[in-house]
Amino acid sequence: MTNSTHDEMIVVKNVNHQFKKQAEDLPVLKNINLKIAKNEFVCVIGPSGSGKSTLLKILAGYLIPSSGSCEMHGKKIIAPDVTRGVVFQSPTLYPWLTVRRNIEYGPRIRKEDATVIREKSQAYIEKVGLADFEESHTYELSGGMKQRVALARTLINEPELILMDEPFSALDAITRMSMQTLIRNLWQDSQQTIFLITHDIEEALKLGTRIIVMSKRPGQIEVDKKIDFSRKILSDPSYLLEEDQEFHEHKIEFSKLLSK
Ligand SMILES: Nc1ncnc2c1ncn2[C@@H]1O[C@H](COP(=O)(O)OP(=O)(O)OP(=O)(O)O)[C@@H](O)[C@H]1O
Repeated sequence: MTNSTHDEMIVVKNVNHQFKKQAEDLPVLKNINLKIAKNEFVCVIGPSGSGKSTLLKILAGYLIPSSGSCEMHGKKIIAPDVTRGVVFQSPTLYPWLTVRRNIEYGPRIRKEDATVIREKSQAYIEKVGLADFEESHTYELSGGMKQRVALARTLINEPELILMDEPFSALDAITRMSMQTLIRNLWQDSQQTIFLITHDIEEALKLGTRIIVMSKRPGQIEVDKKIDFSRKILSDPSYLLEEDQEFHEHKIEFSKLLSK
């Protein structure tokens, strides 16, 4: 039986999670209830140790919650699969493979048609701005370019949900801004659904259609708010968020919550 409707891609119900720590239970997530619809861009912020990555790993299928359930299109998530792509802070690329081969890795493993793989990899290489670097090895690339490869490697699998764990936090400010623009455009162009963890309130405000704030461990959902600054930026690339009163009010509100 399924309780989810067509627009509820993800349904997390009464999820609790604890890890074992020296024979004791360490409660990490408490009573998480969450629904994510197609094309939402959910940004998650919260104190360190509030269980954000644990929640992402449960959504990815890397971890099974201690209690409660997590479903995608009404089907329990019990293992990772290609419908959910994960991008981590430090991309784990294969240094012995070229950019193109790194990106083609998933479809090649699945033995998809070679011509289709080549067409898709070329399209994603261009989308993430890596044209002319496809035959480079990943050790020759900057941090931002490596993260572009990681993103293309995820996108080529055409996941329905992209899970990103602080994907830009190791990048310098300028590279980070260009990666934010890239992900915002990809989200809009491909009607993607994204769940992104960040420590940066501004990043969450600039990208998300919704912000979730986790409380201190054991993490609970403290605030779940819809926002729309990303759409404002998309409809007017010269839009200056810094001059938007509402943006500042949200920034203060979330800063206060995180410094509690
Ligand atoms: N595999 C594990 N075994 C034991 N404890 C773990 C494990 N993974 C995470 N923890 C603990 O669970 C808590 C939550 O970790 P998690 O990484 O989910 O938090 P987070 O909110 O993502 O933190 P940060 O913002 O610092 O990345 C932390 O106290 C962490 O030490």
